[in-house]
Amino acid sequence: MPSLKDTHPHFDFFSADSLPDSYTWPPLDDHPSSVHRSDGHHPPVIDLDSPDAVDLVRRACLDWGAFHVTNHGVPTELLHRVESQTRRLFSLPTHLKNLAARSPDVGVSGFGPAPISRFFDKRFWSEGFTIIGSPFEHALRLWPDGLGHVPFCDAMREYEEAMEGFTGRLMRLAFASLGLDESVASEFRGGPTVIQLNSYPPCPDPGRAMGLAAHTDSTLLTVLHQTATGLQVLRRGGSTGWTTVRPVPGALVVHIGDLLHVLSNGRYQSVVHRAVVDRARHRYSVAYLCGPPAHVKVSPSPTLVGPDRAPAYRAVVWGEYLGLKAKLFDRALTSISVPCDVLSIACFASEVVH
Ligand SMILES: C=C1C[C@]23C[C@H]1CC[C@H]2[C@@]12CCC[C@@](C)(C(=O)O1)[C@H]2[C@@H]3C(=O)O
Ligand SMILES: O=C(O)CCC(=O)C(=O)O
Ligand SMILES: [Fe+2]
Repeated sequence: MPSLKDTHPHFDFFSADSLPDSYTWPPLDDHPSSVHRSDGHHPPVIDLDSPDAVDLVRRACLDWGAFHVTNHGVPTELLHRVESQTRRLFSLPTHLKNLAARSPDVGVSGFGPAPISRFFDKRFWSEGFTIIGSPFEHALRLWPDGLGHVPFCDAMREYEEAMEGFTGRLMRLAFASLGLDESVASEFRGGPTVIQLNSYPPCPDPGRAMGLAAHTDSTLLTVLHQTATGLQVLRRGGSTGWTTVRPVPGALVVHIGDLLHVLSNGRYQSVVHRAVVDRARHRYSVAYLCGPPAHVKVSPSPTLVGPDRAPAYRAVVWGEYLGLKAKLFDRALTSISVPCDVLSIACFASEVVH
Protein backbone atom coordinates (compact mmCIF):
# COMPACT_ATOMS: atom_id res chain seq x y z
CA MET A 1 0.00 0.00 0.00
CA PRO A 2 1.45 3.42 -0.91
CA SER A 3 2.45 5.53 2.07
CA LEU A 4 0.80 8.88 2.70
CA LYS A 5 4.05 10.50 1.62
CA ASP A 6 3.78 8.87 -1.82
CA THR A 7 0.21 9.91 -2.40
CA HIS A 8 0.40 13.49 -1.15
CA PRO A 9 0.06 15.96 -4.06
CA HIS A 10 3.13 17.81 -2.86
CA PHE A 11 5.55 15.02 -2.24
CA ASP A 12 8.78 16.32 -0.69
CA PHE A 13 11.34 15.50 -3.39
CA PHE A 14 14.20 16.78 -1.25
CA SER A 15 13.78 14.42 1.66
CA ALA A 16 13.84 11.31 -0.57
CA ASP A 17 17.15 9.45 -0.55
CA SER A 18 15.81 6.65 -2.72
CA LEU A 19 13.09 6.44 -5.35
CA PRO A 20 9.65 5.52 -3.93
CA ASP A 21 7.95 2.75 -5.88
CA SER A 22 5.28 5.11 -7.19
CA TYR A 23 8.05 7.15 -8.91
CA THR A 24 10.02 4.18 -10.26
CA TRP A 25 9.76 3.71 -14.05
CA PRO A 26 11.37 0.99 -16.14
CA PRO A 27 15.07 1.85 -16.64
CA LEU A 28 15.59 4.60 -19.21
CA ASP A 29 18.05 3.36 -21.84
CA ASP A 30 18.43 6.79 -23.35
CA HIS A 31 19.18 8.88 -20.29
CA PRO A 32 21.73 11.60 -21.26
CA SER A 33 24.30 10.10 -18.89
CA SER A 34 24.25 6.81 -20.82
CA VAL A 35 23.80 8.04 -24.39
CA HIS A 36 26.83 8.61 -26.56
CA ARG A 37 25.32 10.00 -29.70
CA SER A 38 27.51 11.93 -32.10
CA ASP A 39 27.34 15.66 -31.64
CA GLY A 40 26.19 16.40 -35.16
CA HIS A 41 22.91 14.70 -34.35
CA HIS A 42 20.70 17.35 -32.79
CA PRO A 43 18.03 19.83 -33.86
CA PRO A 44 19.61 22.71 -35.80
CA VAL A 45 20.34 26.19 -34.50
CA ILE A 46 18.67 28.80 -36.71
CA ASP A 47 19.56 32.49 -36.73
CA LEU A 48 16.23 34.28 -37.11
CA ASP A 49 17.96 37.07 -39.04
CA SER A 50 19.49 34.70 -41.60
CA PRO A 51 18.40 35.38 -45.19
CA ASP A 52 17.81 31.61 -45.47
CA ALA A 53 15.65 31.41 -42.33
CA VAL A 54 12.52 30.22 -44.20
CA ASP A 55 14.36 27.31 -45.84
CA LEU A 56 16.19 26.41 -42.63
CA VAL A 57 12.90 26.34 -40.71
CA ARG A 58 11.28 24.14 -43.38
CA ARG A 59 14.18 21.67 -43.25
CA ALA A 60 14.14 21.60 -39.43
CA CYS A 61 10.37 21.08 -39.30
CA LEU A 62 10.56 18.22 -41.79
CA ASP A 63 13.60 16.55 -40.19
CA TRP A 64 12.98 17.12 -36.50
CA GLY A 65 9.83 19.05 -35.65
CA ALA A 66 12.09 21.08 -33.37
CA PHE A 67 14.91 23.61 -33.65
CA HIS A 68 16.86 26.22 -31.72
CA VAL A 69 16.50 29.91 -32.49
CA THR A 70 19.08 32.64 -31.93
CA ASN A 71 18.57 36.37 -32.48
CA HIS A 72 15.05 35.95 -31.16
CA GLY A 73 14.96 39.44 -29.66
CA VAL A 74 14.04 38.30 -26.13
CA PRO A 75 16.52 40.09 -23.82
CA THR A 76 18.97 37.81 -21.98
CA GLU A 77 18.32 39.80 -18.80
CA LEU A 78 14.61 38.96 -19.05
CA LEU A 79 15.33 35.25 -19.60
CA HIS A 80 17.51 35.25 -16.46
CA ARG A 81 14.84 37.05 -14.49
CA VAL A 82 12.09 34.66 -15.60
CA GLU A 83 14.25 31.73 -14.56
CA SER A 84 15.14 33.22 -11.18
CA GLN A 85 11.47 34.02 -10.47
CA THR A 86 10.59 30.46 -11.48
CA ARG A 87 13.16 29.18 -9.00
CA ARG A 88 11.74 31.50 -6.35
CA LEU A 89 8.20 30.23 -7.01
CA PHE A 90 9.10 26.56 -6.69
CA SER A 91 11.16 27.23 -3.53
CA LEU A 92 8.04 28.34 -1.65
CA PRO A 93 6.96 26.12 1.24
CA THR A 94 4.39 23.41 0.55
CA HIS A 95 1.64 24.97 2.64
CA LEU A 96 1.73 28.09 0.45
CA LYS A 97 1.91 26.09 -2.78
CA ASN A 98 -1.23 24.25 -1.67
CA LEU A 99 -3.05 27.60 -1.62
CA ALA A 100 -2.38 27.97 -5.33
CA ALA A 101 -2.88 24.34 -6.35
CA ARG A 102 -4.67 23.58 -9.60
CA SER A 103 -8.28 22.74 -8.86
CA PRO A 104 -11.06 21.49 -11.12
CA ASP A 105 -13.39 24.38 -10.26
CA VAL A 106 -10.82 27.10 -10.94
CA GLY A 107 -9.36 25.53 -14.10
CA VAL A 108 -5.95 24.48 -15.28
CA SER A 109 -3.96 27.36 -13.72
CA GLY A 110 -1.83 26.79 -10.64
CA PHE A 111 0.54 24.26 -9.09
CA GLY A 112 0.32 20.57 -9.79
CA PRO A 113 1.78 17.66 -11.67
CA ALA A 114 1.61 18.11 -15.46
CA PRO A 115 -2.02 17.45 -16.49
CA ILE A 116 -0.97 14.44 -18.62
CA SER A 117 0.43 12.68 -15.54
CA ARG A 118 -2.98 11.11 -14.93
CA PHE A 119 -2.53 8.90 -17.99
CA PHE A 120 0.41 7.14 -16.33
CA ASP A 121 0.46 4.82 -13.36
CA LYS A 122 3.88 6.08 -12.25
CA ARG A 123 4.45 9.64 -11.06
CA PHE A 124 6.60 12.35 -12.62
CA TRP A 125 9.69 13.62 -10.81
CA SER A 126 8.58 17.20 -11.35
CA GLU A 127 6.23 19.95 -10.36
CA GLY A 128 4.50 22.38 -12.68
CA PHE A 129 2.87 25.77 -12.45
CA THR A 130 0.48 26.61 -15.25
CA ILE A 131 -0.34 30.24 -16.03
CA ILE A 132 -3.34 30.96 -18.24
CA GLY A 133 -3.86 34.68 -18.68
CA SER A 134 -2.55 36.51 -15.62
CA PRO A 135 -0.77 34.85 -12.67
CA PHE A 136 -1.85 37.73 -10.39
CA GLU A 137 -4.51 35.95 -8.30
CA HIS A 138 -2.31 32.93 -7.59
CA ALA A 139 0.73 35.12 -6.92
CA LEU A 140 -1.18 37.19 -4.36
CA ARG A 141 -2.08 34.02 -2.50
CA LEU A 142 1.53 32.83 -2.59
CA TRP A 143 2.98 36.14 -1.40
CA PRO A 144 0.14 37.53 0.69
CA ASP A 145 2.08 40.27 2.46
CA GLY A 146 3.72 43.25 0.91
CA LEU A 147 5.06 43.29 -2.61
CA GLY A 148 6.47 39.74 -2.89
CA HIS A 149 4.26 38.97 -5.89
CA VAL A 150 5.44 42.01 -7.89
CA PRO A 151 8.79 40.75 -9.29
CA PHE A 152 7.16 37.42 -10.24
CA CYS A 153 4.17 39.03 -11.98
CA ASP A 154 6.38 41.62 -13.69
CA ALA A 155 8.72 38.97 -15.06
CA MET A 156 5.83 36.86 -16.40
CA ARG A 157 4.05 39.86 -17.95
CA GLU A 158 7.22 41.10 -19.63
CA TYR A 159 7.94 37.58 -20.85
CA GLU A 160 4.45 37.35 -22.36
CA GLU A 161 4.97 40.65 -24.19
CA ALA A 162 8.38 39.62 -25.50
CA MET A 163 7.06 36.21 -26.52
CA GLU A 164 4.14 37.75 -28.37
CA GLY A 165 6.55 39.67 -30.55
CA PHE A 166 8.88 36.74 -31.07
CA THR A 167 6.17 34.15 -31.78
CA GLY A 168 4.59 36.59 -34.26
CA ARG A 169 7.83 36.55 -36.28
CA LEU A 170 8.19 32.82 -35.78
CA MET A 171 4.68 32.06 -37.03
CA ARG A 172 5.25 34.18 -40.15
CA LEU A 173 8.43 32.20 -40.81
CA ALA A 174 6.81 28.82 -40.14
CA PHE A 175 3.82 29.69 -42.33
CA ALA A 176 6.06 31.07 -45.09
CA SER A 177 7.98 27.79 -44.95
CA LEU A 178 4.70 26.04 -45.82
CA GLY A 179 4.07 28.50 -48.67
CA LEU A 180 1.36 30.33 -46.69
CA ASP A 181 1.28 34.11 -46.64
CA GLU A 182 1.18 36.82 -43.97
CA SER A 183 -2.62 36.98 -43.84
CA VAL A 184 -2.82 33.37 -42.66
CA ALA A 185 -0.18 34.02 -39.99
CA SER A 186 -2.04 37.09 -38.72
CA GLU A 187 -5.30 35.14 -38.40
CA PHE A 188 -3.60 32.85 -35.90
CA ARG A 189 -2.05 35.61 -33.78
CA GLY A 190 -3.29 36.89 -30.44
CA GLY A 191 -4.41 33.62 -28.88
CA PRO A 192 -4.66 33.23 -25.10
CA THR A 193 -1.33 33.16 -23.30
CA VAL A 194 -0.34 29.89 -21.66
CA ILE A 195 2.95 29.58 -19.79
CA GLN A 196 4.03 26.33 -18.17
CA LEU A 197 6.80 26.57 -15.55
CA ASN A 198 8.47 23.24 -14.85
CA SER A 199 10.67 22.24 -11.93
CA TYR A 200 12.71 19.02 -11.90
CA PRO A 201 14.39 18.56 -8.51
CA PRO A 202 17.61 16.54 -8.15
CA CYS A 203 16.75 12.85 -8.08
CA PRO A 204 18.45 9.95 -6.25
CA ASP A 205 17.96 7.53 -9.17
CA PRO A 206 17.62 9.55 -12.42
CA GLY A 207 17.92 6.48 -14.65
CA ARG A 208 14.64 5.13 -13.28
CA ALA A 209 12.69 8.37 -12.86
CA MET A 210 10.69 10.38 -15.39
CA GLY A 211 10.57 14.17 -15.34
CA LEU A 212 7.79 14.52 -17.90
CA ALA A 213 6.74 11.53 -20.00
CA ALA A 214 6.76 11.46 -23.79
CA HIS A 215 4.11 13.68 -25.33
CA THR A 216 3.38 16.16 -28.08
CA ASP A 217 2.12 19.65 -27.25
CA SER A 218 -1.46 20.65 -28.12
CA THR A 219 -0.25 23.90 -29.67
CA LEU A 220 0.67 25.47 -32.99
CA LEU A 221 4.19 26.06 -31.67
CA THR A 222 5.80 25.88 -28.24
CA VAL A 223 8.83 27.94 -27.25
CA LEU A 224 10.93 26.40 -24.52
CA HIS A 225 13.57 28.11 -22.41
CA GLN A 226 16.02 25.71 -20.75
CA THR A 227 19.49 26.25 -19.31
CA ALA A 228 20.19 22.70 -18.08
CA THR A 229 20.14 19.39 -19.94
CA GLY A 230 16.98 17.29 -19.66
CA LEU A 231 14.89 17.76 -22.81
CA GLN A 232 14.86 14.85 -25.26
CA VAL A 233 13.14 14.56 -28.64
CA LEU A 234 12.19 11.59 -30.72
CA ARG A 235 13.16 12.02 -34.34
CA ARG A 236 10.46 10.51 -36.49
CA GLY A 237 11.31 8.45 -39.52
CA GLY A 238 15.08 8.65 -39.14
CA SER A 239 17.12 6.96 -36.47
CA THR A 240 15.33 5.49 -33.51
CA GLY A 241 15.84 6.46 -29.90
CA TRP A 242 15.88 9.68 -27.95
CA THR A 243 18.10 12.63 -28.80
CA THR A 244 19.11 14.90 -25.95
CA VAL A 245 18.55 18.53 -26.85
CA ARG A 246 21.37 20.19 -24.95
CA PRO A 247 20.84 23.86 -24.15
CA VAL A 248 22.46 26.27 -26.60
CA PRO A 249 23.43 29.42 -24.66
CA GLY A 250 21.09 32.29 -25.50
CA ALA A 251 18.90 30.18 -27.81
CA LEU A 252 15.26 29.21 -27.39
CA VAL A 253 13.91 25.80 -28.44
CA VAL A 254 10.88 25.67 -30.74
CA HIS A 255 8.58 22.63 -30.94
CA ILE A 256 5.97 21.92 -33.60
CA GLY A 257 2.67 21.18 -31.86
CA ASP A 258 -0.35 19.13 -32.92
CA LEU A 259 -2.25 22.11 -34.34
CA LEU A 260 0.53 23.01 -36.80
CA HIS A 261 0.55 19.32 -37.69
CA VAL A 262 -3.17 19.67 -38.56
CA LEU A 263 -2.78 23.02 -40.35
CA SER A 264 0.07 21.66 -42.46
CA ASN A 265 -2.06 18.61 -43.29
CA GLY A 266 0.49 16.35 -41.65
CA ARG A 267 3.50 17.76 -43.53
CA TYR A 268 5.06 18.99 -40.30
CA GLN A 269 4.67 16.36 -37.60
CA SER A 270 4.36 17.46 -34.01
CA VAL A 271 7.49 16.46 -32.11
CA VAL A 272 7.36 13.79 -29.42
CA HIS A 273 9.48 14.94 -26.48
CA ARG A 274 10.04 14.27 -22.79
CA ALA A 275 12.13 15.56 -19.89
CA VAL A 276 14.54 13.45 -17.85
CA VAL A 277 16.07 14.38 -14.51
CA ASP A 278 19.52 14.65 -12.99
CA ARG A 279 21.14 13.36 -9.80
CA ALA A 280 22.68 16.67 -8.74
CA ARG A 281 21.10 19.51 -10.62
CA HIS A 282 17.71 21.11 -10.03
CA ARG A 283 16.46 21.95 -13.50
CA TYR A 284 13.81 24.50 -14.47
CA SER A 285 12.18 25.06 -17.82
CA VAL A 286 9.70 27.60 -19.11
CA ALA A 287 7.32 26.68 -21.93
CA TYR A 288 5.34 29.32 -23.80
CA LEU A 289 2.45 27.52 -25.46
CA CYS A 290 1.34 29.26 -28.60
CA GLY A 291 -2.15 28.47 -29.83
CA PRO A 292 -4.78 30.18 -31.97
CA PRO A 293 -7.39 32.69 -30.70
CA ALA A 294 -10.32 30.91 -29.07
CA HIS A 295 -12.75 31.00 -32.02
CA VAL A 296 -10.30 30.40 -34.85
CA LYS A 297 -10.76 27.00 -36.43
CA VAL A 298 -7.65 25.08 -37.32
CA SER A 299 -7.92 22.80 -40.32
CA PRO A 300 -5.59 21.67 -43.10
CA SER A 301 -4.75 24.77 -45.11
CA PRO A 302 -6.62 24.74 -48.47
CA THR A 303 -3.36 25.44 -50.28
CA LEU A 304 -1.90 22.21 -48.84
CA VAL A 305 -4.87 20.15 -49.87
CA GLY A 306 -5.39 19.04 -53.43
CA PRO A 307 -6.77 16.28 -55.63
CA ASP A 308 -3.82 14.08 -54.71
CA ARG A 309 -3.72 15.21 -51.10
CA ALA A 310 -7.05 15.09 -49.32
CA PRO A 311 -7.49 16.84 -45.95
CA ALA A 312 -6.27 14.40 -43.32
CA TYR A 313 -7.94 16.17 -40.35
CA ARG A 314 -11.21 17.86 -39.57
CA ALA A 315 -11.38 21.43 -38.23
CA VAL A 316 -11.01 22.12 -34.49
CA VAL A 317 -10.81 25.14 -32.21
CA TRP A 318 -8.12 25.12 -29.53
CA GLY A 319 -10.49 24.57 -26.61
CA GLU A 320 -12.03 21.52 -28.23
CA TYR A 321 -8.63 20.05 -28.99
CA LEU A 322 -7.44 20.60 -25.41
CA GLY A 323 -10.58 18.77 -24.25
CA LEU A 324 -9.77 15.86 -26.58
CA LYS A 325 -6.18 15.78 -25.31
CA ALA A 326 -7.39 15.77 -21.70
CA LYS A 327 -9.62 12.80 -22.52
CA LEU A 328 -7.64 10.83 -25.09
CA PHE A 329 -4.02 11.98 -24.60
CA ASP A 330 -1.90 10.51 -27.45
CA ARG A 331 -4.99 9.44 -29.40
CA ALA A 332 -6.28 13.04 -29.66
CA LEU A 333 -4.73 13.71 -33.07
CA THR A 334 -6.00 10.44 -34.54
CA SER A 335 -9.45 11.19 -33.15
CA ILE A 336 -9.75 14.20 -35.50
CA SER A 337 -8.21 12.45 -38.50
CA VAL A 338 -10.48 11.85 -41.42
CA PRO A 339 -10.81 8.09 -41.92
CA CYS A 340 -9.48 6.67 -45.18
CA ASP A 341 -12.83 5.39 -46.39
CA VAL A 342 -14.33 8.86 -45.97
CA LEU A 343 -11.33 10.22 -47.88
CA SER A 344 -11.76 7.85 -50.76
CA ILE A 345 -15.46 8.63 -50.92
CA ALA A 346 -14.62 12.36 -50.89
CA CYS A 347 -12.02 11.86 -53.64
CA PHE A 348 -14.42 9.77 -55.65
CA ALA A 349 -17.16 12.37 -55.14
CA SER A 350 -14.90 15.17 -56.32
CA GLU A 351 -13.96 13.14 -59.41
CA VAL A 352 -17.64 12.58 -60.18
CA VAL A 353 -18.45 16.27 -59.72
CA HIS A 354 -15.57 17.46 -61.89
C1 LIG B 1 -2.89 24.74 -22.98
C2 LIG B 1 -2.52 23.58 -22.45
C3 LIG B 1 -1.50 22.68 -23.06
C4 LIG B 1 -1.19 21.69 -21.95
C5 LIG B 1 -2.57 21.54 -21.34
C6 LIG B 1 -3.02 22.99 -21.17
C7 LIG B 1 -2.26 23.63 -20.00
C8 LIG B 1 -0.93 22.91 -19.69
C9 LIG B 1 -0.22 22.33 -20.92
C10 LIG B 1 0.75 21.20 -20.57
C11 LIG B 1 2.15 21.65 -20.12
C12 LIG B 1 2.99 20.41 -19.78
C13 LIG B 1 2.91 19.33 -20.87
C14 LIG B 1 1.43 19.09 -21.28
C15 LIG B 1 1.32 17.93 -22.24
C16 LIG B 1 0.62 18.97 -20.03
O1 LIG B 1 0.42 17.98 -19.38
O2 LIG B 1 0.19 20.25 -19.67
C17 LIG B 1 0.88 20.39 -21.84
C18 LIG B 1 -0.56 20.36 -22.38
C19 LIG B 1 -0.58 20.08 -23.89
O3 LIG B 1 0.19 20.69 -24.64
O4 LIG B 1 -1.37 19.24 -24.26
O1 LIG C 1 11.14 20.67 -19.43
C1 LIG C 1 11.22 20.38 -20.62
O2 LIG C 1 12.29 20.36 -21.23
C2 LIG C 1 9.99 20.01 -21.40
C3 LIG C 1 8.76 20.73 -20.94
C4 LIG C 1 7.58 20.42 -21.82
O3 LIG C 1 7.62 19.58 -22.67
C5 LIG C 1 6.32 21.18 -21.65
O4 LIG C 1 6.22 22.01 -20.71
O5 LIG C 1 5.41 20.95 -22.47
FE1 LIG D 1 5.90 19.65 -24.02
